[in-house]
Amino acid sequence: MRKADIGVIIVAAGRGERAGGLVGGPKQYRPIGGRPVIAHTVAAFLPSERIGRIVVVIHADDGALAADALADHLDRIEFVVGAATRQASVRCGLEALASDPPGVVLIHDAVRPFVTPDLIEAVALGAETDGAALPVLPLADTIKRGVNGLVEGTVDRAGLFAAQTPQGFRYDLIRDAHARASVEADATFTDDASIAEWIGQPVSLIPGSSDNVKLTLASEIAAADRHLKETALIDVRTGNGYDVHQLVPGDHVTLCGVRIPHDQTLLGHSDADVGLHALTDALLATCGAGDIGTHFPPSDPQWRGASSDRFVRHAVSLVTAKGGRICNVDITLISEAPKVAPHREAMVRAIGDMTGLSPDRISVKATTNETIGFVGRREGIAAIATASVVYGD
Ligand SMILES: Nc1ccn([C@@H]2O[C@H](COP(=O)(O)OP(=O)(O)OP(=O)(O)O)[C@@H](O)[C@H]2O)c(=O)n1
Ligand SMILES: C[C@](O)(CO)[C@H](O)COP(=O)(O)O
Repeated sequence: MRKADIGVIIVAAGRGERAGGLVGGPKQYRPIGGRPVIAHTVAAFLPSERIGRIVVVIHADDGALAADALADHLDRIEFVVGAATRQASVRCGLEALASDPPGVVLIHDAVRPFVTPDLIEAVALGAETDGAALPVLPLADTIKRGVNGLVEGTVDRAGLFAAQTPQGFRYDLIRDAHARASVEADATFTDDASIAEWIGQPVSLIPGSSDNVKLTLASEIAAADRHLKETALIDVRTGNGYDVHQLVPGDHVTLCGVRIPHDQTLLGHSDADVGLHALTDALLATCGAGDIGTHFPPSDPQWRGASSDRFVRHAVSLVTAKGGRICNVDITLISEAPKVAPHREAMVRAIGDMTGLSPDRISVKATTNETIGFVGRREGIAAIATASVVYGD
């Protein structure tokens, strides 16, 4: 099979009547573990290099919801409007792929967010080899047939399986089967393997996964949300920053928010506080918010002589707005003179004021450069900073 010769159709045009319909929004867009159901589903298909086009079939009313839920992946997916039944929605997806047909197509429910790359790979391989492949789980419960609230009989469960998605097919085969079924079949099919069976195509059974549940009821969506929250990794992020400024003759330097009398001064557009500049970059780095120059361009006259605590306060507000809680910050000043130790406590207090952190979460350290290099020659002062931030609820 050619690279990227697998197409994917994710059907998401249903109204989720059994999950309470549109109250709370269509179920495929409701959040589980902080992200819409469909965002989890689509993400599972992205890592495979063999997957080319991904068509997401949506309801005509859901354009804005879908674009918002999948905003991070708009360059990888195509939206197509679906139809009144799952079968008809799948057909819309199949027709969308016809302009550049893949060798194999995987058809998946948007509301099966726990599908794994391994299962996707196994189904693709099965479809490639056998023409049609279906992931299944053997039934574990005793199966009863019932009528009017009474058991009518017990069904022998040997050889019975529950069908999952993704279901994989050679593209031409399933496109033709769907086209025929749409005009010739009396019944509506609830999955695509049934349509392949209907045209007489053998469908091979692939071991499914008990995690790959379909979120049908509101209680199942709530359980999925609880499961993801219970098993979520803590989202701890680390950022680092580095800055250096030149020393010229003068009467003070400002380091970590503290003015220190000295026979030199740091040259810069703002107050040239290398410690706070490095700290600003470290904080911004924890949420991919660029660097200090992105927010306070040196070309902008309004920052001339600015007190650098403004930069730190701005970075703190961006981190907080993105749901971040700063755990600790650590700054190392690399300076031959002035000595930092006598001012360390004042620096910690100043940074505590800017960040809201208690002193035990703020570290300010200093080292000389052993008289070598530009720091050792007292031509400049450098600073390195690290920040740790926890993101999430
Ligand atoms: N006309 C339809 C109906 C269903 N689907 C999709 O097919 C999958 C099948 O799951 P199901 O639980 O049956 O979804 P709904 O049809 O939305 O649910 P319900 O039957 O409870 O209304 C879902 O991703 C659903 O969005 C679709 O694309 N188009
Ligand atoms: C396609 C499917 O998910 C396989 O189990 C299932 O058939 C869809 O079921 P529904 O009848 O649309 O709920």
